[in-house]
Amino acid sequence: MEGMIRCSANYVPLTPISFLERSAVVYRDRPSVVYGDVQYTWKETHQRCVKLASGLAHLGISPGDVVAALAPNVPAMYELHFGVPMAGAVLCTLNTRHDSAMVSVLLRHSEAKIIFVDYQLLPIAQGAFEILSKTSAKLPLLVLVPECGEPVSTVASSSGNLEYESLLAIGKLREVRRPKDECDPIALNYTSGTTSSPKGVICSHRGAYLNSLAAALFNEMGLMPTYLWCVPMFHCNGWCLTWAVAAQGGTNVCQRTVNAKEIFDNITRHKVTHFGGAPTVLNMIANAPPSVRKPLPGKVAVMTGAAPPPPQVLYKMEELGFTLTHAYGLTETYGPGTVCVWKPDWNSLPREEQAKIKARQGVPHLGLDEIDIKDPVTMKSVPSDAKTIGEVMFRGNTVMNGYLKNLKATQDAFDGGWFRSGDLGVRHPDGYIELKDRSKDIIISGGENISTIEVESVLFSHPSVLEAAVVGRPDDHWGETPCAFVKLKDGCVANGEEIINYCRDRLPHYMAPRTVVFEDLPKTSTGKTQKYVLREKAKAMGSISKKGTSKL
Ligand SMILES: Nc1ncnc2c1ncn2[C@@H]1O[C@H](COP(=O)(O)OP(=O)(O)OP(=O)(O)O)[C@@H](O)[C@H]1O
Repeated sequence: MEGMIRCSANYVPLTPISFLERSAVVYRDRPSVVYGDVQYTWKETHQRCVKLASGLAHLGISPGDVVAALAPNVPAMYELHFGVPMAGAVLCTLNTRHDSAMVSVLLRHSEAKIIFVDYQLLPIAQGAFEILSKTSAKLPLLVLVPECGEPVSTVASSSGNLEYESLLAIGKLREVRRPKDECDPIALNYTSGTTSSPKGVICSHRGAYLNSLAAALFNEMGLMPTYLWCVPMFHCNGWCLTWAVAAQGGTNVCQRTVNAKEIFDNITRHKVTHFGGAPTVLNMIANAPPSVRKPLPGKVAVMTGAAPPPPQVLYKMEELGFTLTHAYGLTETYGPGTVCVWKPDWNSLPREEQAKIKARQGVPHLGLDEIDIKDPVTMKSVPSDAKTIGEVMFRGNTVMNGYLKNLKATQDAFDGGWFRSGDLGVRHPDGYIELKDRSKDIIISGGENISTIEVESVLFSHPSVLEAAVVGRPDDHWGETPCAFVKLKDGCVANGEEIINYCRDRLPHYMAPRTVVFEDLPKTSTGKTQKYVLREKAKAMGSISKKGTSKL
Protein backbone atom coordinates (compact mmCIF):
# COMPACT_ATOMS: atom_id res chain seq x y z
CA MET A 1 0.00 0.00 0.00
CA GLU A 2 1.43 3.38 -0.97
CA GLY A 3 2.88 5.47 1.86
CA MET A 4 4.28 2.71 4.04
CA ILE A 5 7.85 2.72 5.22
CA ARG A 6 9.69 0.45 7.59
CA CYS A 7 12.20 2.14 9.86
CA SER A 8 13.39 2.00 13.44
CA ALA A 9 10.38 4.09 14.45
CA ASN A 10 7.96 1.32 13.59
CA TYR A 11 10.06 -1.81 13.38
CA VAL A 12 12.33 -3.10 16.12
CA PRO A 13 13.49 -6.72 16.01
CA LEU A 14 11.65 -8.70 18.68
CA THR A 15 13.83 -9.97 21.50
CA PRO A 16 13.27 -11.03 25.12
CA ILE A 17 16.12 -8.64 26.04
CA SER A 18 13.46 -5.91 25.94
CA PHE A 19 11.55 -7.64 28.79
CA LEU A 20 14.51 -7.19 31.13
CA GLU A 21 15.18 -3.61 30.06
CA ARG A 22 11.56 -2.68 30.72
CA SER A 23 11.40 -4.51 34.07
CA ALA A 24 14.59 -2.75 35.20
CA VAL A 25 12.59 0.49 34.98
CA VAL A 26 9.04 -0.53 35.82
CA TYR A 27 9.82 -3.00 38.63
CA ARG A 28 13.25 -1.61 39.54
CA ASP A 29 13.05 -2.14 43.30
CA ARG A 30 10.95 -5.28 43.27
CA PRO A 31 12.57 -8.68 43.84
CA SER A 32 13.67 -10.37 40.63
CA VAL A 33 15.63 -13.40 41.81
CA VAL A 34 15.56 -15.07 45.21
CA TYR A 35 17.79 -17.97 46.27
CA GLY A 36 18.02 -18.92 49.92
CA ASP A 37 18.97 -15.66 51.62
CA VAL A 38 20.22 -14.01 48.42
CA GLN A 39 17.87 -11.54 46.77
CA TYR A 40 18.24 -9.20 43.80
CA THR A 41 15.95 -6.49 42.45
CA TRP A 42 15.13 -6.06 38.77
CA LYS A 43 17.48 -3.09 38.63
CA GLU A 44 20.28 -5.22 40.04
CA THR A 45 19.51 -8.17 37.76
CA HIS A 46 19.60 -5.86 34.76
CA GLN A 47 22.93 -4.40 35.82
CA ARG A 48 24.41 -7.83 36.49
CA CYS A 49 23.30 -9.05 33.05
CA VAL A 50 24.74 -5.96 31.34
CA LYS A 51 28.04 -6.56 33.14
CA LEU A 52 27.94 -10.22 32.20
CA ALA A 53 27.46 -9.27 28.54
CA SER A 54 30.30 -6.80 28.74
CA GLY A 55 32.51 -9.38 30.51
CA LEU A 56 31.81 -11.85 27.71
CA ALA A 57 32.79 -9.27 25.10
CA HIS A 58 35.97 -8.66 27.09
CA LEU A 59 36.72 -12.40 26.81
CA GLY A 60 36.40 -12.14 23.04
CA ILE A 61 32.84 -13.34 22.55
CA SER A 62 31.41 -12.01 19.28
CA PRO A 63 27.86 -12.07 17.92
CA GLY A 64 26.84 -15.59 16.93
CA ASP A 65 29.34 -17.34 19.23
CA VAL A 66 27.96 -20.14 21.36
CA VAL A 67 28.22 -19.88 25.15
CA ALA A 68 27.35 -23.05 27.05
CA ALA A 69 26.06 -23.46 30.60
CA LEU A 70 26.02 -26.51 32.85
CA ALA A 71 24.17 -25.51 36.00
CA PRO A 72 21.02 -26.19 38.01
CA ASN A 73 18.37 -23.52 38.67
CA VAL A 74 20.65 -21.03 40.43
CA PRO A 75 20.69 -17.23 39.92
CA ALA A 76 23.65 -17.33 37.51
CA MET A 77 21.70 -19.67 35.24
CA TYR A 78 18.86 -17.14 35.14
CA GLU A 79 21.24 -14.24 34.42
CA LEU A 80 22.88 -16.17 31.58
CA HIS A 81 19.50 -16.19 29.79
CA PHE A 82 19.84 -12.43 29.33
CA GLY A 83 23.57 -11.73 29.65
CA VAL A 84 24.56 -14.11 26.84
CA PRO A 85 22.05 -12.74 24.26
CA MET A 86 22.99 -9.20 25.36
CA ALA A 87 26.51 -9.98 24.14
CA GLY A 88 24.98 -11.06 20.81
CA ALA A 89 25.88 -14.66 21.64
CA VAL A 90 23.84 -17.86 21.62
CA LEU A 91 23.08 -19.60 24.92
CA CYS A 92 23.45 -23.37 24.96
CA THR A 93 22.16 -24.82 28.23
CA LEU A 94 23.28 -28.40 28.80
CA ASN A 95 21.39 -31.10 30.61
CA THR A 96 22.82 -31.37 34.13
CA ARG A 97 22.42 -35.15 34.12
CA HIS A 98 24.66 -35.69 31.10
CA ASP A 99 27.92 -37.49 31.77
CA SER A 100 31.33 -36.18 30.68
CA ALA A 101 31.23 -38.12 27.41
CA MET A 102 27.94 -36.55 26.33
CA VAL A 103 29.01 -33.07 27.47
CA SER A 104 32.18 -33.45 25.40
CA VAL A 105 30.12 -34.45 22.34
CA LEU A 106 27.81 -31.45 22.74
CA LEU A 107 30.65 -29.00 23.37
CA ARG A 108 32.35 -30.22 20.24
CA HIS A 109 29.16 -30.12 18.17
CA SER A 110 28.12 -26.68 19.38
CA GLU A 111 31.69 -25.29 19.18
CA ALA A 112 31.00 -23.42 22.42
CA LYS A 113 33.68 -20.81 23.12
CA ILE A 114 32.95 -20.57 26.84
CA ILE A 115 31.22 -22.88 29.29
CA PHE A 116 29.80 -21.71 32.63
CA VAL A 117 29.93 -24.58 35.11
CA ASP A 118 28.27 -24.85 38.50
CA TYR A 119 30.83 -25.87 41.13
CA GLN A 120 29.03 -29.14 41.85
CA LEU A 121 29.25 -30.13 38.18
CA LEU A 122 32.92 -29.24 37.80
CA PRO A 123 34.06 -32.92 37.73
CA ILE A 124 31.66 -33.59 34.81
CA ALA A 125 33.06 -30.62 32.88
CA GLN A 126 36.64 -31.56 33.73
CA GLY A 127 35.98 -35.09 32.46
CA ALA A 128 34.57 -33.63 29.24
CA PHE A 129 37.64 -31.42 28.82
CA GLU A 130 39.89 -34.43 29.29
CA ILE A 131 38.06 -36.26 26.49
CA LEU A 132 38.14 -33.17 24.26
CA SER A 133 41.84 -32.62 24.84
CA LYS A 134 42.51 -35.97 23.12
CA THR A 135 40.81 -34.67 19.96
CA SER A 136 41.52 -31.79 17.60
CA ALA A 137 38.63 -29.79 19.13
CA LYS A 138 39.44 -26.42 20.68
CA LEU A 139 38.71 -26.38 24.41
CA PRO A 140 36.23 -23.77 25.56
CA LEU A 141 37.13 -21.39 28.36
CA LEU A 142 35.65 -22.59 31.66
CA VAL A 143 33.99 -20.05 33.95
CA LEU A 144 33.25 -21.49 37.35
CA VAL A 145 29.97 -20.66 39.08
CA PRO A 146 30.47 -21.02 42.86
CA GLU A 147 27.54 -21.31 45.28
CA CYS A 148 25.62 -18.04 45.08
CA GLY A 149 26.13 -15.76 48.04
CA GLU A 150 28.96 -17.83 49.51
CA PRO A 151 32.67 -17.08 49.38
CA VAL A 152 34.54 -18.96 46.68
CA SER A 153 35.45 -22.39 48.08
CA THR A 154 39.04 -23.58 48.19
CA VAL A 155 38.18 -26.24 45.59
CA ALA A 156 36.86 -23.51 43.30
CA SER A 157 39.75 -21.13 43.76
CA SER A 158 42.34 -23.89 43.40
CA SER A 159 40.75 -25.06 40.15
CA GLY A 160 42.47 -22.14 38.43
CA ASN A 161 39.37 -21.18 36.49
CA LEU A 162 37.92 -17.73 36.00
CA GLU A 163 35.05 -17.33 38.41
CA TYR A 164 31.57 -15.92 37.69
CA GLU A 165 31.56 -12.89 40.02
CA SER A 166 35.07 -11.90 38.86
CA LEU A 167 33.81 -11.91 35.28
CA LEU A 168 30.95 -9.61 36.29
CA ALA A 169 33.47 -7.38 38.05
CA ILE A 170 35.40 -6.99 34.78
CA GLY A 171 32.15 -6.05 33.01
CA LYS A 172 31.11 -2.45 32.41
CA LEU A 173 27.67 -0.89 32.46
CA ARG A 174 27.55 -0.12 28.78
CA GLU A 175 25.09 -0.43 25.94
CA VAL A 176 24.12 -3.98 25.11
CA ARG A 177 23.90 -5.67 21.74
CA ARG A 178 20.41 -6.15 20.35
CA PRO A 179 19.94 -8.59 17.46
CA LYS A 180 20.17 -7.00 14.00
CA ASP A 181 17.59 -9.44 12.75
CA GLU A 182 14.92 -10.88 15.03
CA CYS A 183 15.50 -14.30 13.44
CA ASP A 184 19.08 -14.31 14.75
CA PRO A 185 19.67 -17.21 17.13
CA ILE A 186 19.24 -16.64 20.86
CA ALA A 187 19.57 -20.25 22.02
CA LEU A 188 20.88 -23.62 20.94
CA ASN A 189 18.85 -26.23 22.81
CA TYR A 190 19.64 -29.91 22.59
CA THR A 191 16.63 -32.24 22.64
CA SER A 192 16.25 -34.58 25.60
CA GLY A 193 17.66 -37.59 23.77
CA THR A 194 14.66 -39.74 24.71
CA THR A 195 14.46 -41.50 21.38
CA SER A 196 17.88 -40.92 19.83
CA SER A 197 20.97 -38.75 20.25
CA PRO A 198 20.19 -35.15 21.24
CA LYS A 199 19.67 -32.81 18.27
CA GLY A 200 20.78 -29.15 18.42
CA VAL A 201 17.71 -26.97 17.96
CA ILE A 202 18.35 -23.36 16.89
CA CYS A 203 15.88 -20.90 18.47
CA SER A 204 15.51 -17.26 17.42
CA HIS A 205 14.98 -14.04 19.39
CA ARG A 206 11.63 -13.67 17.63
CA GLY A 207 10.42 -17.18 18.47
CA ALA A 208 11.59 -16.84 22.08
CA TYR A 209 9.81 -13.48 22.41
CA LEU A 210 6.53 -14.81 21.05
CA ASN A 211 6.61 -18.08 22.96
CA SER A 212 7.42 -16.31 26.23
CA LEU A 213 4.49 -13.94 25.89
CA ALA A 214 2.19 -16.81 24.92
CA ALA A 215 3.42 -18.82 27.94
CA ALA A 216 2.77 -15.88 30.29
CA LEU A 217 -0.74 -15.53 28.86
CA PHE A 218 -1.82 -19.16 28.98
CA ASN A 219 -0.32 -19.57 32.46
CA GLU A 220 -2.57 -16.67 33.46
CA MET A 221 0.49 -14.89 34.78
CA GLY A 222 -0.70 -11.50 35.93
CA LEU A 223 1.71 -8.73 36.88
CA MET A 224 4.43 -9.55 39.40
CA PRO A 225 3.89 -13.32 39.81
CA THR A 226 6.11 -15.36 42.11
CA TYR A 227 7.49 -18.24 40.09
CA LEU A 228 9.11 -21.27 41.68
CA TRP A 229 11.79 -22.90 39.53
CA CYS A 230 11.10 -26.65 39.35
CA VAL A 231 11.33 -26.98 35.55
CA PRO A 232 15.05 -27.19 34.73
CA MET A 233 16.12 -23.93 33.07
CA PHE A 234 18.26 -26.07 30.76
CA HIS A 235 15.09 -27.64 29.31
CA CYS A 236 13.84 -25.34 26.54
CA ASN A 237 14.95 -22.33 28.64
CA GLY A 238 12.60 -23.43 31.39
CA TRP A 239 9.77 -23.77 28.83
CA CYS A 240 10.42 -20.07 27.98
CA LEU A 241 9.43 -18.94 31.47
CA THR A 242 12.93 -17.58 32.16
CA TRP A 243 12.01 -14.76 29.80
CA ALA A 244 8.25 -14.74 30.53
CA VAL A 245 8.74 -14.04 34.26
CA ALA A 246 10.90 -11.03 33.36
CA ALA A 247 8.17 -9.78 31.02
CA GLN A 248 5.74 -9.66 33.93
CA GLY A 249 8.20 -8.32 36.51
CA GLY A 250 7.82 -11.49 38.57
CA THR A 251 10.02 -12.95 41.27
CA ASN A 252 12.08 -16.01 40.34
CA VAL A 253 12.46 -18.33 43.30
CA CYS A 254 15.49 -20.45 42.43
CA GLN A 255 16.20 -23.84 43.98
CA ARG A 256 19.14 -26.12 43.42
CA THR A 257 17.27 -29.38 44.03
CA VAL A 258 13.69 -30.35 43.36
CA ASN A 259 11.91 -32.44 45.96
CA ALA A 260 8.46 -32.30 47.55
CA LYS A 261 9.69 -30.82 50.85
CA GLU A 262 11.63 -28.01 49.19
CA ILE A 263 8.67 -27.27 46.91
CA PHE A 264 6.13 -27.02 49.75
CA ASP A 265 8.57 -25.02 51.92
CA ASN A 266 9.29 -22.52 49.15
CA ILE A 267 5.62 -22.18 48.20
CA THR A 268 4.79 -21.20 51.78
CA ARG A 269 7.89 -19.08 52.43
CA HIS A 270 7.67 -17.02 49.24
CA LYS A 271 3.91 -17.18 48.61
CA VAL A 272 4.51 -18.77 45.23
CA THR A 273 1.78 -18.13 42.65
CA HIS A 274 3.08 -20.24 39.76
CA PHE A 275 5.36 -23.15 39.02
CA GLY A 276 5.75 -25.87 36.46
CA GLY A 277 6.80 -29.46 36.38
CA ALA A 278 6.76 -32.65 34.34
CA PRO A 279 4.09 -35.18 35.41
CA THR A 280 6.73 -37.08 37.37
CA VAL A 281 7.33 -33.98 39.55
CA LEU A 282 3.57 -33.59 40.08
CA ASN A 283 3.35 -37.28 40.98
CA MET A 284 6.04 -36.73 43.60
CA ILE A 285 4.08 -33.79 45.06
CA ALA A 286 0.76 -35.66 44.94
CA ASN A 287 2.28 -38.62 46.80
CA ALA A 288 4.28 -36.57 49.31
CA PRO A 289 3.85 -37.77 52.91
CA PRO A 290 1.55 -35.62 55.10
CA SER A 291 4.59 -34.54 57.17
CA VAL A 292 5.93 -32.69 54.11
CA ARG A 293 2.70 -31.17 52.79
CA LYS A 294 1.72 -27.64 53.75
CA PRO A 295 -1.46 -25.66 53.13
CA LEU A 296 -1.22 -23.45 50.04
CA PRO A 297 -0.93 -19.71 50.71
CA GLY A 298 -3.37 -18.86 47.89
CA LYS A 299 -3.96 -19.82 44.28
CA VAL A 300 -0.98 -21.76 42.92
CA ALA A 301 -1.11 -22.24 39.17
CA VAL A 302 0.90 -25.19 37.87
CA MET A 303 1.83 -25.84 34.27
CA THR A 304 2.62 -29.42 33.35
CA GLY A 305 4.01 -30.93 30.17
CA ALA A 306 7.09 -32.68 28.73
CA ALA A 307 5.39 -36.09 29.00
CA PRO A 308 1.77 -37.28 28.99
CA PRO A 309 0.18 -36.40 32.34
CA PRO A 310 -1.94 -39.31 33.61
CA PRO A 311 -5.44 -37.97 34.46
CA GLN A 312 -5.09 -39.44 37.97
CA VAL A 313 -2.06 -37.25 38.66
CA LEU A 314 -3.92 -34.13 37.47
CA TYR A 315 -6.87 -35.14 39.61
CA LYS A 316 -4.77 -35.64 42.75
CA MET A 317 -2.97 -32.32 42.29
CA GLU A 318 -6.26 -30.46 41.96
CA GLU A 319 -7.56 -32.25 45.06
CA LEU A 320 -4.56 -30.77 46.88
CA GLY A 321 -5.72 -27.31 45.78
CA PHE A 322 -3.38 -26.62 42.82
CA THR A 323 -4.78 -25.17 39.58
CA LEU A 324 -3.40 -27.13 36.64
CA THR A 325 -2.71 -26.10 33.05
CA HIS A 326 -1.56 -28.73 30.60
CA ALA A 327 0.72 -27.75 27.72
CA TYR A 328 2.49 -29.82 25.08
CA GLY A 329 5.37 -29.19 22.74
CA LEU A 330 8.92 -30.03 21.81
CA THR A 331 12.33 -28.43 22.00
CA GLU A 332 11.68 -27.62 18.32
CA THR A 333 8.68 -25.49 19.38
CA TYR A 334 10.50 -23.64 22.19
CA GLY A 335 8.80 -25.94 24.72
CA PRO A 336 5.05 -25.34 24.92
CA GLY A 337 3.23 -25.19 21.58
CA THR A 338 -0.29 -26.18 22.59
CA VAL A 339 -2.37 -25.76 25.70
CA CYS A 340 -5.52 -27.47 26.89
CA VAL A 341 -7.55 -24.24 27.13
CA TRP A 342 -10.07 -24.74 29.91
CA LYS A 343 -13.75 -24.00 29.30
CA PRO A 344 -16.05 -22.98 32.18
CA ASP A 345 -18.72 -25.48 30.97
CA TRP A 346 -16.40 -28.28 32.05
CA ASN A 347 -16.40 -27.15 35.69
CA SER A 348 -19.72 -28.86 36.32
CA LEU A 349 -18.43 -32.28 35.22
CA PRO A 350 -17.28 -34.86 37.78
CA ARG A 351 -13.63 -34.28 38.82
CA GLU A 352 -12.40 -37.51 37.18
CA GLU A 353 -14.02 -36.48 33.90
CA GLN A 354 -12.41 -33.03 34.15
CA ALA A 355 -8.99 -34.64 34.63
CA LYS A 356 -9.49 -36.75 31.48
CA ILE A 357 -10.37 -33.64 29.49
CA LYS A 358 -7.35 -31.79 30.87
CA ALA A 359 -5.02 -34.65 29.97
CA ARG A 360 -5.68 -33.81 26.28
CA GLN A 361 -2.96 -31.70 24.67
CA GLY A 362 -5.43 -29.11 23.39
CA VAL A 363 -5.07 -26.33 20.86
CA PRO A 364 -2.25 -24.05 19.62
CA HIS A 365 -1.33 -21.26 22.00
CA LEU A 366 -1.54 -17.66 20.83
CA GLY A 367 2.06 -17.51 19.59
CA LEU A 368 1.78 -20.50 17.26
CA ASP A 369 -0.19 -20.41 14.05
CA GLU A 370 -1.54 -23.88 13.45
CA ILE A 371 -1.46 -27.45 14.62
CA ASP A 372 -2.84 -30.35 12.65
CA ILE A 373 -3.00 -34.11 12.78
CA LYS A 374 -2.19 -35.45 9.36
CA ASP A 375 -1.71 -38.70 7.58
CA PRO A 376 2.10 -38.52 7.26
CA VAL A 377 2.04 -40.01 3.76
CA THR A 378 -0.86 -38.18 2.08
CA MET A 379 -0.51 -35.05 4.31
CA LYS A 380 -4.33 -34.99 4.53
CA SER A 381 -5.85 -33.93 7.85
CA VAL A 382 -7.44 -36.80 9.78
CA PRO A 383 -11.16 -36.48 10.61
CA SER A 384 -12.04 -34.94 13.99
CA ASP A 385 -13.45 -38.22 15.28
CA ALA A 386 -11.16 -38.83 18.29
CA LYS A 387 -10.27 -42.15 16.66
CA THR A 388 -8.20 -41.74 13.52
CA ILE A 389 -4.54 -41.53 14.43
CA GLY A 390 -2.17 -39.28 12.49
CA GLU A 391 1.07 -37.38 13.08
CA VAL A 392 1.00 -34.11 15.01
CA MET A 393 2.31 -31.25 12.85
CA PHE A 394 3.03 -27.63 13.73
CA ARG A 395 3.26 -24.45 11.70
CA GLY A 396 4.01 -20.95 12.92
CA ASN A 397 6.41 -18.39 14.33
CA THR A 398 7.38 -20.45 17.35
CA VAL A 399 8.89 -23.32 15.41
CA MET A 400 12.70 -23.65 15.39
CA ASN A 401 15.05 -22.22 12.76
CA GLY A 402 16.53 -25.69 12.17
CA TYR A 403 18.92 -28.29 13.56
CA LEU A 404 22.54 -27.18 13.92
CA LYS A 405 24.77 -28.62 11.20
CA ASN A 406 22.10 -31.08 10.10
CA LEU A 407 20.38 -29.79 7.00
CA LYS A 408 19.04 -33.23 6.12
CA ALA A 409 17.29 -33.61 9.50
CA THR A 410 15.91 -30.05 9.17
CA GLN A 411 14.59 -30.71 5.67
CA ASP A 412 13.02 -34.00 6.78
CA ALA A 413 11.40 -32.30 9.77
CA PHE A 414 9.96 -29.49 7.61
CA ASP A 415 8.91 -31.73 4.71
CA GLY A 416 5.54 -30.64 3.27
CA GLY A 417 5.54 -27.16 4.78
CA TRP A 418 4.85 -28.38 8.30
CA PHE A 419 7.05 -29.32 11.21
CA ARG A 420 6.61 -33.04 11.78
CA SER A 421 6.72 -33.84 15.48
CA GLY A 422 7.02 -37.64 15.36
CA ASP A 423 4.12 -37.73 17.85
CA LEU A 424 0.91 -39.57 17.04
CA GLY A 425 -2.49 -38.29 18.08
CA VAL A 426 -6.16 -37.82 17.31
CA ARG A 427 -8.36 -34.76 16.99
CA HIS A 428 -11.58 -34.61 18.97
CA PRO A 429 -14.82 -33.20 17.52
CA ASP A 430 -14.25 -29.99 19.55
CA GLY A 431 -10.91 -29.43 17.75
CA TYR A 432 -8.69 -30.39 20.71
CA ILE A 433 -5.88 -32.81 20.00
CA GLU A 434 -4.93 -35.75 22.15
CA LEU A 435 -1.60 -37.55 21.95
CA LYS A 436 -1.70 -41.31 21.66
CA ASP A 437 2.00 -42.06 21.45
CA ARG A 438 5.33 -41.23 19.99
CA SER A 439 5.63 -42.97 16.64
CA LYS A 440 8.61 -44.87 18.04
CA ASP A 441 6.64 -46.05 21.08
CA ILE A 442 3.29 -47.20 19.67
CA ILE A 443 2.71 -50.96 19.90
CA ILE A 444 1.36 -52.88 16.95
CA SER A 445 -0.20 -56.14 18.12
CA GLY A 446 -1.95 -58.43 15.66
CA GLY A 447 -2.21 -55.47 13.26
CA GLU A 448 -3.96 -53.25 15.88
CA ASN A 449 -2.34 -50.02 17.11
CA ILE A 450 -2.12 -49.86 20.89
CA SER A 451 -1.63 -46.45 22.48
CA THR A 452 0.78 -46.98 25.35
CA ILE A 453 -0.49 -43.70 26.87
CA GLU A 454 -4.00 -45.21 27.16
CA VAL A 455 -2.74 -48.38 28.81
CA GLU A 456 -0.51 -46.38 31.17
CA SER A 457 -3.47 -44.21 32.15
CA VAL A 458 -5.39 -47.33 33.27
CA LEU A 459 -2.35 -48.61 35.17
CA PHE A 460 -2.01 -45.25 36.94
CA SER A 461 -5.62 -45.55 38.14
CA HIS A 462 -4.74 -48.74 40.08
CA PRO A 463 -4.59 -47.76 43.75
CA SER A 464 -1.22 -49.44 44.36
CA VAL A 465 0.58 -48.10 41.28
CA LEU A 466 2.93 -45.13 41.64
CA GLU A 467 4.38 -45.11 38.10
CA ALA A 468 3.95 -47.18 34.97
CA ALA A 469 5.33 -47.43 31.45
CA VAL A 470 4.27 -49.77 28.69
CA VAL A 471 6.39 -50.99 25.77
CA GLY A 472 6.05 -53.67 23.10
CA ARG A 473 7.46 -57.13 23.84
CA PRO A 474 8.29 -59.01 20.64
CA ASP A 475 5.88 -61.86 20.02
CA ASP A 476 6.05 -64.66 17.46
CA HIS A 477 2.28 -64.68 16.97
CA TRP A 478 1.11 -61.09 17.54
CA GLY A 479 4.23 -59.24 16.46
CA GLU A 480 4.24 -57.43 19.79
CA THR A 481 2.30 -57.60 23.05
CA PRO A 482 2.10 -54.89 25.73
CA CYS A 483 4.61 -55.27 28.53
CA ALA A 484 4.08 -53.08 31.61
CA PHE A 485 6.87 -51.86 33.86
CA VAL A 486 5.36 -50.82 37.16
CA LYS A 487 6.61 -49.14 40.31
CA LEU A 488 4.33 -49.65 43.30
CA LYS A 489 3.62 -47.08 46.00
CA ASP A 490 5.57 -47.51 49.23
CA GLY A 491 4.02 -50.24 51.37
CA CYS A 492 1.69 -51.51 48.59
CA VAL A 493 1.68 -55.01 47.21
CA ALA A 494 0.22 -56.34 43.98
CA ASN A 495 1.11 -59.20 41.68
CA GLY A 496 1.29 -59.30 37.91
CA GLU A 497 -1.91 -61.28 37.49
CA GLU A 498 -3.89 -58.79 39.54
CA ILE A 499 -2.54 -55.89 37.45
CA ILE A 500 -3.29 -57.71 34.18
CA ASN A 501 -6.85 -58.52 35.29
CA TYR A 502 -7.38 -54.93 36.40
CA CYS A 503 -6.42 -53.74 32.90
CA ARG A 504 -8.50 -56.43 31.15
CA ASP A 505 -11.56 -55.22 33.08
CA ARG A 506 -11.02 -51.68 31.75
CA LEU A 507 -9.53 -52.12 28.28
CA PRO A 508 -10.12 -54.28 25.20
CA HIS A 509 -8.21 -57.49 25.92
CA TYR A 510 -5.66 -56.98 23.15
CA MET A 511 -4.60 -53.70 24.85
CA ALA A 512 -4.09 -55.17 28.33
CA PRO A 513 -0.49 -55.99 29.28
CA ARG A 514 0.52 -59.63 28.91
CA THR A 515 3.60 -59.12 31.05
CA VAL A 516 4.15 -57.06 34.18
CA VAL A 517 7.59 -56.27 35.58
CA PHE A 518 7.93 -54.52 38.94
CA GLU A 519 10.87 -52.11 39.08
CA ASP A 520 11.95 -48.44 39.16
CA LEU A 521 11.51 -46.67 35.84
CA PRO A 522 14.55 -45.17 34.08
CA LYS A 523 13.95 -41.44 33.51
CA THR A 524 15.57 -38.57 31.68
CA SER A 525 16.21 -35.45 33.74
CA THR A 526 13.44 -33.75 31.78
CA GLY A 527 10.93 -36.20 33.27
CA LYS A 528 10.48 -38.65 30.40
CA THR A 529 10.61 -42.42 30.77
CA GLN A 530 13.45 -43.89 28.74
CA LYS A 531 11.32 -46.39 26.89
CA TYR A 532 14.19 -47.57 24.72
CA VAL A 533 15.82 -48.98 27.87
CA LEU A 534 12.60 -50.82 28.77
CA ARG A 535 12.16 -52.00 25.18
CA GLU A 536 15.58 -53.62 25.33
CA LYS A 537 14.55 -55.44 28.53
CA ALA A 538 11.27 -56.58 26.97
CA LYS A 539 13.14 -57.77 23.89
CA ALA A 540 15.51 -59.82 26.03
CA MET A 541 12.48 -61.65 27.53
CA GLY A 542 11.61 -63.13 24.11
CA SER A 543 8.19 -64.16 22.85
CA ILE A 544 5.36 -65.37 25.11
CA SER A 545 3.45 -67.22 22.42
CA LYS A 546 4.54 -69.82 19.92
CA LYS A 547 3.65 -69.06 16.29
CA GLY A 548 -0.09 -69.58 15.55
CA THR A 549 -1.00 -70.79 19.04
CA SER A 550 -1.86 -67.72 21.04
CA LYS A 551 -5.29 -66.41 21.98
CA LEU A 552 -6.30 -63.21 23.67
N1 LIG B 1 2.05 -32.61 27.36
C1 LIG B 1 2.64 -33.64 26.77
N2 LIG B 1 1.97 -34.79 26.61
C2 LIG B 1 2.55 -35.86 26.00
N3 LIG B 1 3.82 -35.87 25.55
C3 LIG B 1 4.52 -34.74 25.68
C4 LIG B 1 3.97 -33.57 26.29
N4 LIG B 1 4.89 -32.59 26.23
C5 LIG B 1 5.98 -33.12 25.61
N5 LIG B 1 5.77 -34.41 25.29
C6 LIG B 1 6.70 -35.35 24.63
O1 LIG B 1 8.02 -34.79 24.67
C7 LIG B 1 8.55 -34.69 23.35
C8 LIG B 1 9.48 -33.52 23.23
O2 LIG B 1 10.56 -33.70 24.11
P1 LIG B 1 11.95 -32.97 23.98
O3 LIG B 1 11.91 -31.98 22.91
O4 LIG B 1 12.34 -32.56 25.35
O5 LIG B 1 13.00 -34.06 23.58
P2 LIG B 1 12.76 -35.55 23.17
O6 LIG B 1 11.84 -35.57 21.99
O7 LIG B 1 12.34 -36.30 24.38
O8 LIG B 1 14.23 -36.00 22.75
P3 LIG B 1 14.71 -36.69 21.40
O9 LIG B 1 14.03 -36.02 20.24
O10 LIG B 1 16.19 -36.41 21.45
O11 LIG B 1 14.35 -38.13 21.55
C9 LIG B 1 7.33 -34.58 22.46
O12 LIG B 1 7.60 -34.97 21.13
C10 LIG B 1 6.34 -35.50 23.16
O13 LIG B 1 6.53 -36.85 22.77
